[in-house]
Amino acid sequence: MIEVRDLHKAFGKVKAVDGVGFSAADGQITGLLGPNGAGKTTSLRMLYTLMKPDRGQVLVDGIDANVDPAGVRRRLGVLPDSRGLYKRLTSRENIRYFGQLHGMDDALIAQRTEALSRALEMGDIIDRRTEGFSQGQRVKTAIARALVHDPRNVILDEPTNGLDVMATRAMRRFLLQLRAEGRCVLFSSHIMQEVAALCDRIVIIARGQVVAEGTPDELRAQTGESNLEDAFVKAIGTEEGLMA
Ligand SMILES: Nc1ncnc2c1ncn2[C@@H]1O[C@H](COP(=O)(O)OP(=O)(O)OP(=O)(O)O)[C@@H](O)[C@H]1O
Repeated sequence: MIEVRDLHKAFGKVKAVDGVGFSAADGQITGLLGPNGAGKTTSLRMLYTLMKPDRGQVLVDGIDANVDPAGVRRRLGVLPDSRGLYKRLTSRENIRYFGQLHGMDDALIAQRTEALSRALEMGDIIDRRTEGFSQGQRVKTAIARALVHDPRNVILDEPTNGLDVMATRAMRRFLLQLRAEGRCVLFSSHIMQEVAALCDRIVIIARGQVVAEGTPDELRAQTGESNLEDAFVKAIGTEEGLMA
């Protein structure tokens, strides 16, 4: 369970995040949808404790990120916007290294790696050095690495960025599996079809603020639009930056 209250972050004169608040429940996929520059990445960075908010509160499973950031990090698996891998290491070694950072023992790491490799269909890449990996192969490795410690809450920043249709479909299946396991899944996207296809709840963010929030049906009702795409455009006030 992730709760964000009244988050603020400015870079000089740019108010990147200007009072964002929302919650993401367990066993649901929550989508943070907004055009380029809306403040999605900045909100997520504060959420996973990479960046300190100017103001506001982040709670993960009731733990306050200001009070116990390490406790929050333990409960989160994060696919950040930059997927930097150690390119001299194989995929498996990248995953193992993260497991070791979390203090896991070798047997548990091996067991989790096996399960994630199967779920993400990584059999052909798991023992290859990541140098030269395709975008899809890099994302799979970065996700497996992020989930090695079996976190209840999973945050993914634009997880399908740069993926082809098949890889995108595989990613969707994987996110649905995380939901079926009862996890709290929160991801950001500027592609409304992506969010519409997957999310139980959608938080629409524009100019650093939440402009609408709810299930797809609630958003249609709030905006008076029967088509979800029109509802998004109406909530945001412009089509700019929202297309793939
Ligand atoms: N480190 C930074 N320094 C200065 N400005 C920043 C920084 N990070 C973000 N910004 C600015 O804050 C605003 C929000 O950016 P952010 O990356 O959070 O948007 P986003 O919704 O994730 O967009 P995108 O879909 O393009 O990734 C933008 O105007 C951006 O230029």
